Amino acid sequence: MSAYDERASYDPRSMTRLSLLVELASTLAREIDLDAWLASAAHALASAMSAERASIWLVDAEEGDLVTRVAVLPEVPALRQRIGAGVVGTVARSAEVLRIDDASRDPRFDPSADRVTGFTTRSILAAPIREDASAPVRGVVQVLNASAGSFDAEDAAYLEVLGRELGRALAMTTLRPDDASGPGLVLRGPFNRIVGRGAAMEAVYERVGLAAQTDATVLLRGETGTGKTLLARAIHVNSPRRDGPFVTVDCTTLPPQLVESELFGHERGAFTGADRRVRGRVEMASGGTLFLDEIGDLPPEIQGKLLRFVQDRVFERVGGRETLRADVRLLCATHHDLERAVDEGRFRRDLYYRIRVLEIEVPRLASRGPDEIERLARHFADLYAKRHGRPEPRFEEDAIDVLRAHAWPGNVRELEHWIESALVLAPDGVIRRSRFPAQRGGAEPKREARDAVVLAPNQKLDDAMREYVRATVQALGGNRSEAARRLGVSRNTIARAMRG
Ligand SMILES: Nc1ncnc2c1ncn2[C@@H]1O[C@H](COP(=O)(O)OP(=O)(O)OP(=O)(O)O)[C@@H](O)[C@H]1O
Repeated sequence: MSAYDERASYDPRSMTRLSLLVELASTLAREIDLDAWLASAAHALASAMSAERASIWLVDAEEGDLVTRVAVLPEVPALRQRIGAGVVGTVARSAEVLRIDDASRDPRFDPSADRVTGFTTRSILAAPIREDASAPVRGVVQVLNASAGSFDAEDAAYLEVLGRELGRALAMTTLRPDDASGPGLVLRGPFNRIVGRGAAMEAVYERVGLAAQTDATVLLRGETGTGKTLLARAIHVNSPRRDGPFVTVDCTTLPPQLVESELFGHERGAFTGADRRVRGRVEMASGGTLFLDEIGDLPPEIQGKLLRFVQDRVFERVGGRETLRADVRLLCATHHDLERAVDEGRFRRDLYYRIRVLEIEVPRLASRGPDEIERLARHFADLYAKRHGRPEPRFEEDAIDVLRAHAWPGNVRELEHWIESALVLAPDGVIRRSRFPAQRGGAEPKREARDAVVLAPNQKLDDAMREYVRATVQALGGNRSEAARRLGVSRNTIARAMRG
């Protein structure tokens, strides 16, 4: 990436755009919640494109239409559009970028979505989502209302590249039959890449399968990085609520004063800065599942309000008088010793009993045995070799020995990071023990480590940057100096990208 960003600070717009490509590439491999990933991609995209809205539509092959996976507006359920009709339908069929400056005058624009959302579409830019020109169109990415009035050719070139990156990312999230395992549990959906068939996990799968059949509140327990979030998602996608939303709240990352409003929403004027009514996660999860991660960290003042919700499914928005109801299934996770927290008065006993209707204890990685560790290592090796454009991965023999013997205090997440870094450092795809981090063993790693991005040369990303530079030059009629100025990079950088 370095070749492209040497003078990038000159132009904040291209910086944002480049960093969005980086972000897409580095976050997807770890994200199993496709909707959450697409939502953050759309959000970042709207801001990078200086647009009012961004939406991502995916082809629903069964229905023969396109469906929004990212709610355009939180209040509105998924929108659908027939392939061939409307702007996104046209793009899905033609597989070509479409730019419209004034929607009201364009016959391809279908105003029915605006009627549902209450939004007024003016300018539109839409690009197909597919990894390359020979691949099938997987969806359409669309941005609406350029702050400059209309989108330009450079915007179009960028969105086209981004559509390809999204296509690559989606192509990688396809389930391989080998990954879904566990007796009695058929994992639905392509986004639950759960690996493991050892005896230790069998009990877990059995409970996950049973939990999925009911609406019972579940408490997933286990050390950090053992896969609690992944399993919560599996319960949701295997449950009758699978077509409803799966909404996560991480109780550790929120400052206590915001937790209540995050969970239950707030009314306009509820506190300084609350200039409009905001729905909480509970409302967003209506009809689906709410996953409360690290419930042990929930501030005491909110525990009572949560208890009321758990018991009666009723709540009030912050600053609101109206009592509201939400049809939500609750899943909770914790790595804390909740019994101790109850004894020490940090966690309400009544809430504790309410949330542990069904408990699932997720075992530490080391206790699942060396074969399971190796299986996971090989799974991550395949995954990240594809992601980073490495050849078919191979393990040096003693690298496998080290992995099988390590204590894995950070569990599956730690193993995943080891394999990813080793592969990034191995253009030949050979995973060597010398590339593993110095092994300290012992203490549980800090939770923050989960978001660490491995910064290293990333071939795919370089390709994407190169395509972006080329597309920009092309959009500017071959004018390299102008492209260099717009992208905030040197002419040499442009020349290198055109050669590379
Ligand atoms: N059995 C598995 N198969 C494939 N990937 C797994 C498995 N278990 C965990 N992972 C991966 O390991 C990482 C950590 O898993 P996850 O986030 O679900 O752990 P967690 O227990 O929720 O951690 P924390 O308590 O820190 O939130 C994720 O990238 C997840 O996809």
